[in-house]
Amino acid sequence: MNDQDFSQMLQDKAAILSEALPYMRRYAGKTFVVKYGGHAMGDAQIAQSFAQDMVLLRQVGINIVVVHGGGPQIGAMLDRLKIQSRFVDGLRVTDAATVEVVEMVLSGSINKGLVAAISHAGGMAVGLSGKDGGFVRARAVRRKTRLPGSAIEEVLDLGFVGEPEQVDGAILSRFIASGLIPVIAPIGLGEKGETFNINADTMAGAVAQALGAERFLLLTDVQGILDAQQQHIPEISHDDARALIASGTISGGMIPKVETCLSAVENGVAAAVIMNGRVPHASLLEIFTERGVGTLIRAPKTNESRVS
Ligand SMILES: Nc1ncnc2c1ncn2[C@@H]1O[C@H](COP(=O)(O)OP(=O)(O)O)[C@@H](O)[C@H]1O
Ligand SMILES: CC(=O)N[C@@H](CCC(=O)OP(=O)(O)O)C(=O)O
Repeated sequence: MNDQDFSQMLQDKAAILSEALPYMRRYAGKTFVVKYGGHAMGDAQIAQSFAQDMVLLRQVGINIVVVHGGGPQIGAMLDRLKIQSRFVDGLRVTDAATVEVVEMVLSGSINKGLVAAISHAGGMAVGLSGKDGGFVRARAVRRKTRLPGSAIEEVLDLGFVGEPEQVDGAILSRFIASGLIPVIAPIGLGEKGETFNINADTMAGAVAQALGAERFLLLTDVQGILDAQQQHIPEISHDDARALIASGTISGGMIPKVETCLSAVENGVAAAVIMNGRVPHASLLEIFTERGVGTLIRAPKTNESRVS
């Protein structure tokens, strides 16, 4: 590198630093829960940029907790093993054979892969599922459905699909205090020692609530919430989000995501952001720039904005 290139590089770095510095100061010591969805994982380069972002955020003093998904990866493994699976309301109906595969993929390959990526990027991560230290106690999800043309309600058996009943944030706080980044697989422990498969958005929302997180970031494969004209919405009110669900503009997997965000910000989380995790360094762009990149959902009655 010649002197001119070196000087340009220093100027570029100084410019980035001066833009990011107010946010670093603002968020130092605060807790961010980052949900890393299976669709956001993309290729090895994106996974590496995600890990680098988590390490950098930790290094500037932000407490990072990662909760990952892995829906597409579970689907691929079930296909290889010729086990059929289906979804009800975005939840994978999970029998005994399926829950074995779910745990293997989530707690085994994805969890350890992320821990290794963070370690490779220079950070220290510890991989956990809700079973470790029994920190996520779960119960079976019950869903009711009305038979067509009838008033009779039927309870659907989703098998080992769980929802968090109790999350012990103190265990996570101990890891955070030791400088570690907890990386959590969405598996819960039942009362009788059963393994429960928990939707990763739901798990991440429960963890964000238990920690009273400053930010809850949900990394997926779209820019954020899109309106009826497929335009990106930078920030949305609770009423508008509910109206878009009612009108069907928000559909499929985006419904539980938005509902999880609304519930999190109504229960102690300062703000949630749905964003595209496939953009390199998406988390840094969201946190350290004035515009941000995703769709922001704030807690009711706060004046907080992305701008410090
Ligand atoms: N209004 C909307 N805005 C953005 N995405 C939407 C909307 N409605 C439905 N979606 C769908 O939701 C998907 C994200 O949910 P999902 O596939 O469950 O994500 P993940 O696997 O990351 O949890 C998007 O890829 C998109 O197809
Ligand atoms: C009950 C249920 O549906 N669990 C999910 C858990 C993984 C997940 O939620 O992963 P994403 O965030 O990548 O979608 C599943 O089995 O696919």
